[in-house]
Amino acid sequence: MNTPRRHLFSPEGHAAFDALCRRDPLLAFDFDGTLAPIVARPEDARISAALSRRLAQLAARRPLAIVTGRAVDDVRPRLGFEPGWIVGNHGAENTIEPASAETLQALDTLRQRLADAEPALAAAGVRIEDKQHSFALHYRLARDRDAALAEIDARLGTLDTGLRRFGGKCVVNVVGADAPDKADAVFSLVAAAGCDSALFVGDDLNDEVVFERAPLHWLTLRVGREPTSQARFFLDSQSEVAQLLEQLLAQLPERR
Ligand SMILES: O=P(O)(O)OC[C@H]1O[C@H](O[C@H]2O[C@H](CO)[C@@H](O)[C@H](O)[C@H]2O)[C@H](O)[C@@H](O)[C@@H]1O
Repeated sequence: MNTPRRHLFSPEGHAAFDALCRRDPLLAFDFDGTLAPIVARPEDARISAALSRRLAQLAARRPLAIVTGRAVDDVRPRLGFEPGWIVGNHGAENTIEPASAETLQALDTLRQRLADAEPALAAAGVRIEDKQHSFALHYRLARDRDAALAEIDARLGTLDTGLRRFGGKCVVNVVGADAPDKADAVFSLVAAAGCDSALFVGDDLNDEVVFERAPLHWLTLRVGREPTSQARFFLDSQSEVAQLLEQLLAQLPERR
């Protein structure tokens, strides 16, 4: 059987959760698919009022960060509360490490190429999201997703060495090759917040770098049962994320 066994709400999961709560953790969350359900159009993604309220309560008591593939200015108004930190563009949009001149140049060159290719991509049902520090080429709404992906491959061709691509949920992402990723972001935030560990919750390929690099005393959770995930435990839905937040509020002491 290929189904992951490690659900957070299991005896092993409860033990790991209790151990985290005895430490001084940063609380870090991905946005799409973790706090907000996946929807057909990125601009329609929202988090529930209940989830937002719980996050606001937690953010008032603990260091809390949103670490997302979206641009910071895009995600902020969707949250309904102000977290301590927002890191955008898969880690690339942060206040610690500005993008290199080489990356900005490579992104500009690709921007021009994508503008030229836009009619062909649109005809294949691909939508270009330019997030300044990265591009997302969405094909969720394509009639034929395989054909859309083939069109993306053809149009991206061989990428400039200053860029790298990776997949996601019906999307191809392109970021600067030397840009920090989400794992770099969470490590930096743990240090900036003076924490000794982290809880990180995510649901997608761009979150796997955090799961892979997390030290054993961190708690990493993947929303959705992806058998190949390196997250320590799984949650099944946004309502289980809400349950997790309730438990954090009940168990985490106020920070001294
Ligand atoms: O790191 P995240 O916060 O999970 O952001 C990842 C990407 O999320 C968005 O795209 C995804 O969610 C959309 C809304 O549910 C969905 O329509 C799309 O198919 C998904 O790929 C966002 O648009 C991207 O910019 C983020 O990189």
